[in-house]
This record gives sequence, C-alpha cells and structure tokens, in this order.
Amino acid sequence: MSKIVEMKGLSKSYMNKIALKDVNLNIEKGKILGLLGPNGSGKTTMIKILMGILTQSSGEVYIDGKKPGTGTKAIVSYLPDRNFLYKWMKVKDAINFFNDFYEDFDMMRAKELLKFMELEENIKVSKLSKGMIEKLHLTLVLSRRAKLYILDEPIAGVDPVAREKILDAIINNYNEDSSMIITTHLVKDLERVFNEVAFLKYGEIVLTGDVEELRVERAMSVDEIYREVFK
Ligand SMILES: Nc1ncnc2c1ncn2[C@@H]1O[C@H](COP(=O)(O)OP(=O)(O)OP(=O)(O)O)[C@@H](O)[C@H]1O
Repeated sequence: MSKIVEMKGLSKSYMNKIALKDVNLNIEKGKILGLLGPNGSGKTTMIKILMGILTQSSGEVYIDGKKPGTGTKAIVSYLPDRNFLYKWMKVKDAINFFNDFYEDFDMMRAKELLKFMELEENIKVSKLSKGMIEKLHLTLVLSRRAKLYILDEPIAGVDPVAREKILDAIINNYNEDSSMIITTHLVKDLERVFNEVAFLKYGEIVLTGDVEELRVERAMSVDEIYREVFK
C-alpha cells in the first residue's frame, strides 16, 4: 500500500462549532505534506484525530491502514505545538526519557542532532530559551525512526537563523521511507521543504496538490498561492 494516511469524509464538531468538514485527503509514503491554513482553520484538530487524542464526529481515518490508536502511535512521531518537557529535566534526561519510551529511538541520531543544534546535554530544560526548547523538541521527535512524523508549528517563535537550522535538520534527517505532515502559517519559510500542500479554510480543504505542479500551473510560489487563497 502506498498511502501512509487516508482520510475519507472526515468531519469534527465541538458542540455546535464545525472544525473539520468532509475532509478527503491522502498522503503518499515518502512525501512531506504542508498542512496550511490560518488560525482556527482546523489543523490541530486534524492532527489530534490522527494521533487518536480526539475522535472524529464522522468519516474515516487510517494510518498505514490502521485506525488511530495504540498501534499507530508506535509508528508516528509527533511534535505538539506546546512544551512537553519537565522543568527538572536536563537535555540528556529528555533524551534518555525518549530512548526508554520509544523502541524506535535512535541514540546515535539524537547525539548527532544535539551537536547540530548546538544543544549541551547538561543544561537544564528550565534554562533553555524558547528557540532552544523548539530545537530540543525537534531533536527528540526526529530521532525516532518513525514511519510518519507530524510536526505542529515546528518553527513558530524562533528567530530566522534558528528557523533555517531547524529546516535543515528536517531535510537532512528525512528519508524516503518515511512521510511527514507539517502544519504552519509561516508558509514562506517552510515551502522549500514541502512536496505536497493542503490548504485548510474553515475546516475544509480548498486546494491540494503537488508543490511543483502548483507552482508551474499558477506561476506563483506556494506563499503567493496561500495569500491569494486566504486574502
Ligand atoms: N476544545 C474545543 N472546543 C470548542 N471549539 C474548539 C476546540 N478546539 C478547537 N476549537 C475550534 O475549532 C476550530 C479549529 O481549531 P484548531 O485548533 O483545529 O485550528 P488551527 O488551524 O490548529 O488553529 P491555530 O493555527 O490557531 O493553532 C476553531 O474555530 C477553534 O475555535
């Protein structure tokens, strides 16, 4: 099977608020999908459904052919859009914690990434800046040999130099056997990473496709297309 993610008629409402409406979206293995949309468009809701944190109101979702749950959590490496580290931890504790927790954690890769991100193992998490925390999160998430990586706003809140470094880490550590979903509204910064994009507007997919094809068809960058769709 070539699809890593399959969504069919996926909808989600919170009380009377519709967050996702009849979403049909497939992600092929080996691709990096940019899930793009402004605040409140439903990106996090979609990711939480993929992670089994929320249940859809209707429709179907499959990850590698399975419904989200314990089985799929083992093959998905997820970067939430909030800090998930404990203040008492040192960087090396966070690494060991992940190593103990995830069978697919690759310690060698983690050490290389720490070096690349210029993160010192003995620093306490409480002493790290916001940008350094994001780098540590990404180090942890990318050090797993997962089939699917889901990165929710991986570069929000970091300076442009750190952004470039984080993007390089994503590209260098990505391999063709895995797939990735990256949500962002910082389209210009991230578009060089995407193979495919899906635009979410008020919970609906309004445009999806291969990045190269879209750029050629419309003679615009993804960022320009985004601005046109959401103006
Ligand atoms: N727990 C909740 N209860 C009620 N409404 C919610 C809840 N979570 C999200 N929503 C609503 O659902 C819609 C989609 O929210 P969601 O967080 O998925 O958007 P998003 O695209 O991730 O936004 P952002 O870019 O700001 O993170 C929004 O209108 C939001 O107000």
